[in-house]
Amino acid sequence: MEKMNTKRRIVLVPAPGQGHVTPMMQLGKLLDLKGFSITVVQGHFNQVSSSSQKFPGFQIVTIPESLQESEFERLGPIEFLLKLNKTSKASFKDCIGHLMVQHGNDIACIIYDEFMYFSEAAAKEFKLPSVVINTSSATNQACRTFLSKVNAEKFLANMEDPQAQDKVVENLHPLRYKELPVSDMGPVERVLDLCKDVVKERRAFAVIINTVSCLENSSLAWLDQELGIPVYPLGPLHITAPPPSSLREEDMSCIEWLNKQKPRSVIYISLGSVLSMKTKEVSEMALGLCDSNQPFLWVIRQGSEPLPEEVSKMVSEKGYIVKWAPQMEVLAHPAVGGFWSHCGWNSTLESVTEGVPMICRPFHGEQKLNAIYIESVWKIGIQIEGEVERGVVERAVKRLLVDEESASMRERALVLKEKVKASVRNGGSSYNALDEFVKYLEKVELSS
Ligand SMILES: O=c1ccn([C@@H]2O[C@H](COP(=O)(O)OP(=O)(O)O[C@H]3O[C@H](CO)[C@@H](O)[C@H](O)[C@H]3O)[C@@H](O)[C@H]2O)c(=O)[nH]1
Repeated sequence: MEKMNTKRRIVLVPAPGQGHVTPMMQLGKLLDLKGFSITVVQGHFNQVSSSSQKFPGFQIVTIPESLQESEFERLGPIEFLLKLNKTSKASFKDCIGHLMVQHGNDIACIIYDEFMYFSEAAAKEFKLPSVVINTSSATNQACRTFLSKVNAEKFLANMEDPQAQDKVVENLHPLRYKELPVSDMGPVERVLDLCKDVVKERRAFAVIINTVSCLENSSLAWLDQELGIPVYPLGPLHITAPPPSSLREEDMSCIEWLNKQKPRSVIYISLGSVLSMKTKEVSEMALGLCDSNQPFLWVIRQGSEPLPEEVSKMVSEKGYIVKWAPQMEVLAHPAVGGFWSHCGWNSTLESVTEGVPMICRPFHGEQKLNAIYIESVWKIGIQIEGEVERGVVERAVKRLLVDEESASMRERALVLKEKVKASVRNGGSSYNALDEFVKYLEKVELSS
């Protein structure tokens, strides 16, 4: 690696949750390979230290948490984030102060998850460049930027008007107003407050997005124009660097079970690291899955509501249940033919990268955006809307794995897979974006 005279340490600030920690650590690995030293700042309930073996050489420091983990349950995600950002500024400034002393001021930049915008106060105080990473899609970032500018009163009034709701959002085709990611996470006013805070507090020099230009070309072009700072689509980060240790223990026995199944016959079901379903919906799903006669591998996380006994018995006869799966290995397994997903962005990228078509059952606004892209833009999946009921589940599984249309969906998924894999190879769009980002860091650092 060439020796440079510029500052080479980068401080990373991930947000809590596997879906946020994973891409941040992978970005760290990429920058490590480019010759930077990495410091990760974690909170107590955002422990990444279990990953230290996979990321040798990373310095991991813990700041005192200004909020207890139990507050997340009590406040809900939106209020939690708004409060966390108000209460974490001082401890993070202290932390950066110590790091500056420890590393002889050798810090090139702070890269923070867009929800950890308290980081800006320290960046400003110590005159350090900052860069934001968005771990969800470019389309979601575009929506948030759009929402940060709307008049809350007018927007709320429009939400009552079906005609206004059906209109396509200017320059964000195919999204309609009713699909903007504002619902389900908390009162709309507070979601808008968070969007405004995220954008208002931001003084970053650049934005990194865990996406690929072939997946979201138009949203990326929109962001380029709107943000007025460089936007770097570096994804999918999970194929450019190894995953950090899972925050939960992976049950590897499911791979042995998959080894015994026919090629492309299994439907894999996972709702990510945060969501839980109600018992009624899970029971209907279980019945529909059993009726479909396709084998299934189902992640039911610890702490989920228990299934009624007779359903549980049937499920364990026809499928395989784990508390946490090695998801990337599962999706790459030849026996897996489809993925029933909540459409978290990481799961979406992981499925696209393996060419696995999806059944989309999104919960939150941002997941709904991903579902729209999967179903209507890339056309590699189907969405289940409304009540989950056993007949609907059975039909969806058959459409995805058995019916005629499954072949064309799979074909499109395989074409997309190749494009995405090419993007991280020498000369591909994400490969080039990373090179540009590194050059940019060196330039910004020299001029700051
Ligand atoms: O049994 C499992 C289940 C999940 N995973 C991994 O956990 C991650 C889950 O990430 P994601 O699919 O993005 O879901 P969430 O954990 O729900 O992620 C949150 O963060 C994402 C990125 O910002 C958002 O897109 C989501 O809506 C939000 O809920 C993925 O890397 C999976 O591979 C496993 O390894 N094993």
